[in-house]
Amino acid sequence: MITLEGLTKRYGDATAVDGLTLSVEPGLVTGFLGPNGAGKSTTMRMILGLDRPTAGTALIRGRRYAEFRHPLREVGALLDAKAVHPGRGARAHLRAMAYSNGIPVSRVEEVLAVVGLAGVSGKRAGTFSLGMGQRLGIAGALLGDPGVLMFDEPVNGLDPDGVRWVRELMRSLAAEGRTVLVSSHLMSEMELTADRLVVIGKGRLLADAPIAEVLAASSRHRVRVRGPRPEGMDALAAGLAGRAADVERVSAGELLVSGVPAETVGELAHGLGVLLHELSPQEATLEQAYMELTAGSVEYAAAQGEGL
Ligand SMILES: Nc1ncnc2c1ncn2[C@@H]1O[C@H](COP(=O)(O)OP(=O)(O)OP(=O)(O)O)[C@@H](O)[C@H]1O
Repeated sequence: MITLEGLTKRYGDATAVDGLTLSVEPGLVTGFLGPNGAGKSTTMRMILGLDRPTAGTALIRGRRYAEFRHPLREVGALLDAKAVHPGRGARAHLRAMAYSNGIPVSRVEEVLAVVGLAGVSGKRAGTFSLGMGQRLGIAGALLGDPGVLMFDEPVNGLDPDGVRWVRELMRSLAAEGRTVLVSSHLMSEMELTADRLVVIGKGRLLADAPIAEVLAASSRHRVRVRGPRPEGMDALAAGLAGRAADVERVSAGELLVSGVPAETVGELAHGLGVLLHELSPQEATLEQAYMELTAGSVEYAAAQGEGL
């Protein structure tokens, strides 16, 4: 469990993280989303004691990172996959990490096998491809068998096989009861990987909810309703307006309804005696829901319609 309480980081006049209060629960994959510069990395760095909060606290299982004698056995993290000495081999790098944290050296071979680097463990990390570097970073996170794991853009540079492998790894770590926090800009991948989402923009919390709730809250989450009798659709549209639903009349026989679930539409139609031929929820994609949530918080947007 990770607990943030009023977590704030200022750099001079700029506020990178602005009063974040939330908890990241065990047994789930929590996706950590936000536009470039939203404060995701800064938040993760503060949880890991790499940056000092200007105000507030970031606790892991109720304690600050600096309080752990063997932190790698409590929390594993992939932050910057390039933070490995380029002249060192993968095995030597992991052995040094294990040694400094009281982790049995046999664990190094285990994690090398888990991430698929056993065959190249003697090669210098400086010769690794982007994907191999990511795998080595993930091996380092897993080394201490920690209950809390954080991954900053773990699929960056991975091929489709690697992306799927990371997804399955995250899911299985959460299924083992661990706390998994993962940042990504790949919405379609997050939709497949995460159970819950924390969305931030300009350092502030925009959403902290199960993924299904984030999708349902989108205005793109709608119900398509078709019926053979226009007067029936008129009555239904009037009834829905009274329920604070947003109704778009697509044609005489078709409505698109947002703001209420399909069940409400069906029950109302039944109550009014309106015959329906179709009642189908149209799910928003995570990308659509995310774009709406963050619309006011995008700091580095390209100018629209301007040539180079
Ligand atoms: N050491 C620093 N000194 C000054 N400003 C910083 C420093 N580190 C981060 N910032 C600023 O803090 C803000 C948050 O940056 P951060 O890297 O945490 O965002 P992010 O959400 O991880 O972005 P990205 O998705 O691009 O990785 C940015 O405006 C950034 O410029």
